[in-house]
Amino acid sequence: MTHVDDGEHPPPATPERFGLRLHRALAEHGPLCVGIDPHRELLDAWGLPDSPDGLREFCAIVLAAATGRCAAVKPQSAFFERHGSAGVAVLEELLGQARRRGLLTILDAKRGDIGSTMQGYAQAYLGPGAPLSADALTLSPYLGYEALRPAVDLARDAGRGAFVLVRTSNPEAAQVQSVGRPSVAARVLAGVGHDNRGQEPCGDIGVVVGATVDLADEQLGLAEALAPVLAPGVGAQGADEHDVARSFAAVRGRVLVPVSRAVLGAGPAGVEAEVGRWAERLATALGRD
Ligand SMILES: O=C(O)c1cc(=O)[nH]c(=O)n1[C@@H]1O[C@H](COP(=O)(O)O)[C@@H](O)[C@H]1O
Repeated sequence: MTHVDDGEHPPPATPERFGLRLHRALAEHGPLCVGIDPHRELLDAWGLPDSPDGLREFCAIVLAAATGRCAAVKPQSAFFERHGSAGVAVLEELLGQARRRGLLTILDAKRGDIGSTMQGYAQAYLGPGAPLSADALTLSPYLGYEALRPAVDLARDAGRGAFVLVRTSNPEAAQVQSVGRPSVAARVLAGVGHDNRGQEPCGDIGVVVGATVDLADEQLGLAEALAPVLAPGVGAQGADEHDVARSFAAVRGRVLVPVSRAVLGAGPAGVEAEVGRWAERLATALGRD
């Protein structure tokens, strides 16, 4: 639709790129991203009911602990979907509240499909004004990187981003992702790098590369792809801040480290201090810019 400049209604401002917003948040707060994964045992350990009300209370405490102490939060959609539409409503509230508190939101739903269905997921999670819209969405490229095109394009038009699975933190990942020369992971990374061309210092399309992965074997050109890197696996999955510093030295300033169980395990009384401790540990290990 062509915009008619009538002097009263200015044209809609072009949204600032996600990569730039993320880069600024990382410079200000360091690499910690608090993972919001309210699984049943955790709610129980927090003394909360395994219900939408329990979720809501959990999210309120975690958001208060994260605000001003980290760059982003990453809610895991599965733990909200478990509770049906009432749980999804809590996720919707959480995304809005996090945004209003100045936290970037990365919705972890690992979507990936074809054509009009991928377009539907993109509109649901990245569309401006969509109830479940986040700043970025995790995407699974196993129907082909190009199948993600509707999400990549909508994210960029809307000032949002995506994190595409490249080499995940789980032990089974190598069965698929490390196969071939160049590997599947390297081919996905090449697609991301192509989409980030010219987007110095940080592209809008990120990659997921586990902090548990021995990158010496993987031959991934992370620095050239300009991709922000979501590096899970710290804490409960065995990696620590020194692994992150060693593996991602070449992309310092673009690394976001989601920590979920290791932070949330501190319980409602300890979570705020634990967020602060992990923020400090990671910022110190990776060095401040
Ligand atoms: O996309 C992710 O965040 C993700 C990718 C990956 O390679 N490994 C991984 O554990 N995750 C997510 O990170 C969360 C687990 O974080 P921890 O509790 O810190 O281990 C879950 O929500 C996982 O889905």
